[in-house]
Amino acid sequence: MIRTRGLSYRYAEGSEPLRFPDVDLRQGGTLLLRGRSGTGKSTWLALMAGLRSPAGGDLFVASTQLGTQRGAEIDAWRARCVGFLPQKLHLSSALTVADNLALVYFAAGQPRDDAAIARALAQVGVAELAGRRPHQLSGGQAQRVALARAVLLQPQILLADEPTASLDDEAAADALALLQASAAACDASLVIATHDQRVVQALAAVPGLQQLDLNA
Ligand SMILES: Nc1ncnc2c1ncn2[C@@H]1O[C@H](COP(=O)(O)OP(=O)(O)OP(=O)(O)O)[C@@H](O)[C@H]1O
Repeated sequence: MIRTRGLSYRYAEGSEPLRFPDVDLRQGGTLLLRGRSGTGKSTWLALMAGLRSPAGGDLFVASTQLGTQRGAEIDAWRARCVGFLPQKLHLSSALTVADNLALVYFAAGQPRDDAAIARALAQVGVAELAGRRPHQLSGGQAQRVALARAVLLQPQILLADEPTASLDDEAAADALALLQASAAACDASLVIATHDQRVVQALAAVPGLQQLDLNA
């Protein structure tokens, strides 16, 4: 779940804050986050992931009120509760695909589970790529690996930042379907930030779809 009230964020002391409309997203629900470039989509996602702290307002994510926790505490919470598919995938080039996923256990303070890593890769159709390094993957394969990493610990929230940018129509439809299936498999709430009309149209069919439009 996500619940925000009067949420704002300020990049620099004394600057005009970004202000965000209130949101109530139930567990398992889908939220479409819309807005032109620069309206604050990535900032809003970073707030939900506890990567940035609000300047004002109340923010509850996965039943936790965010904003007061310290570094290590928020890092462990994020590793357990939030799956994040960022625009830049941040796969470590020095590590194999499987080892990139294993970093999730390190961040969460949990023992590595190789069977779960293999299952997560299989779920997104890239089981055979476990031993490769990121530079040996196509863009679409790398995104699948990042999605497997995001859902490895069965997060309560799955956040995706422009997941179809630079994909052709067929790959975009596949990526969207995979995101939805991955969220459904762990009953996670799914948030997709996009200005891709293909995604907006495809998600229009989702029952109970919620929208947060930052253009307003
Ligand atoms: N590190 C930063 N320091 C100062 N201002 C920033 C910083 N990052 C973003 N901003 C500003 O905050 C606003 C929101 O940026 P944000 O990246 O969240 O928008 P966005 O909707 O995700 O854009 P895009 O679709 O282009 O990725 C913009 O005006 C941007 O210039």
